[in-house]
Amino acid sequence: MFDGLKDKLSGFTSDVEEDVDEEAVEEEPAEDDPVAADADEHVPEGGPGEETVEPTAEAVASPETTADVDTAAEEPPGGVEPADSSPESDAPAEDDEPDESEATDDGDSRSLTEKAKIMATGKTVIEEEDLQKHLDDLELALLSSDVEMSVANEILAGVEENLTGQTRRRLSSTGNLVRDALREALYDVISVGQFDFDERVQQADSPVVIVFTGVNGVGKTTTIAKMAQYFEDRGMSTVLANGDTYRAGANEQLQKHAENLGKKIITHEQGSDPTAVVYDAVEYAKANDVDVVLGDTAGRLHTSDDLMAQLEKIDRNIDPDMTIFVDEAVAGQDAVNRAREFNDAAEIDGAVLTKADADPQGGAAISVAHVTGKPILFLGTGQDYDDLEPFDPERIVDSLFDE
Ligand SMILES: Nc1nc2c(ncn2[C@@H]2O[C@H](COP(=O)(O)OP(=O)(O)OP(=O)(O)O)[C@@H](O)[C@H]2O)c(=O)[nH]1
Repeated sequence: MFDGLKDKLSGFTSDVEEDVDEEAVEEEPAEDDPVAADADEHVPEGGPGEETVEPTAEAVASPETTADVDTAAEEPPGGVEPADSSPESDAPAEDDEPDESEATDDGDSRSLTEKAKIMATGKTVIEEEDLQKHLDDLELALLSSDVEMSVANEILAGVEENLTGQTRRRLSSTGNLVRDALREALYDVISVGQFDFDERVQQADSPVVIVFTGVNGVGKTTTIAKMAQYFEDRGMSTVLANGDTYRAGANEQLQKHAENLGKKIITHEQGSDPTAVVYDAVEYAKANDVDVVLGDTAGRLHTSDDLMAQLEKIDRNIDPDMTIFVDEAVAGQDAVNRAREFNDAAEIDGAVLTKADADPQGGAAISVAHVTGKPILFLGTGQDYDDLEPFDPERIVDSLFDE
């Protein structure tokens, strides 16, 4: 999932790392610099340990922890001045001595002396001009992965803000610094509007009514069936309602899933009022103690006015607890545009992206929340009923940086 994007992000971090580290080597101190000499002496056989400052889940999730990490970057422990403000302070403190047990395994081919000098000088600062060409490459990479333009710009601004003028943390590799900055920028755009779906369902009065909207052909019907399975797994009963009375064959399609799952389905004949179908399903749920009503609606109608009229009527008469937009991750930019259109026409509460398992790009997964202001709640990850994963921004960002 999203392997193409993952490769591009990894290309960005290694390109920046390579450039900045090269500069650090070029800026190495003069031969007789006592600091560098000192650093050379401290290099053990196993190489300098690079204490990586991998962001924990909390660090990515929480601005406070992130701030701590940044502060740590500027004020090394022990009250030592920032690395570039005083040459003396660059010398590794006694307890900063590289430790063989922490030997890096980053596959870096530079000599140990070079690495030590980079660490000892602590000079490397990622300046805006150094970054710019890499940011241009990153922008291209994001756009070619179908990340929406405004979202790509937001990510670039985040990375730039997080990196520009950063002093190299003496014991952290540039790669980690860049990865952290990118992770944080990505997390910020994809976590927009997140709420706890299960909690919202628990807090709603029974029966909980969830209406699904989105164009035909994207896996909306399958997603409704997967949601029935999701609730079943959590001990909650469901009734399905086919409010897509517009499309021939829609009843049969949902009926088949209902049979497979042993669920009750409410249908009316083609052309009838979708609100009436969902209303009947709610009545059925009340009479039979069913926990959740899952209502399909017609996909794209003739105009967005029709769409809005349909959903407004359901809203007025039934007041669903959630309206969820469904589209396919593989549609990339088209899915992002449709999410925006549907949200403009009739406000959604969140989105499900299907076929994420078949999407190497990840552009829709990264863009939809930021563009609509509503969270992605689930990803469809296959054709089986249990191929539905709650969307966890932290996990998604982590997976984009898995080695
Ligand atoms: N690989 C994969 N296939 C999926 C996923 N979700 C749905 N599909 C497949 O996509 C095809 C279309 O799904 P349906 O739910 O029938 O979609 P549809 O007929 O377009 O239905 P509507 O969207 O309701 O109009 C089916 O073969 C599904 O099995 C998913 O998350 N991953």
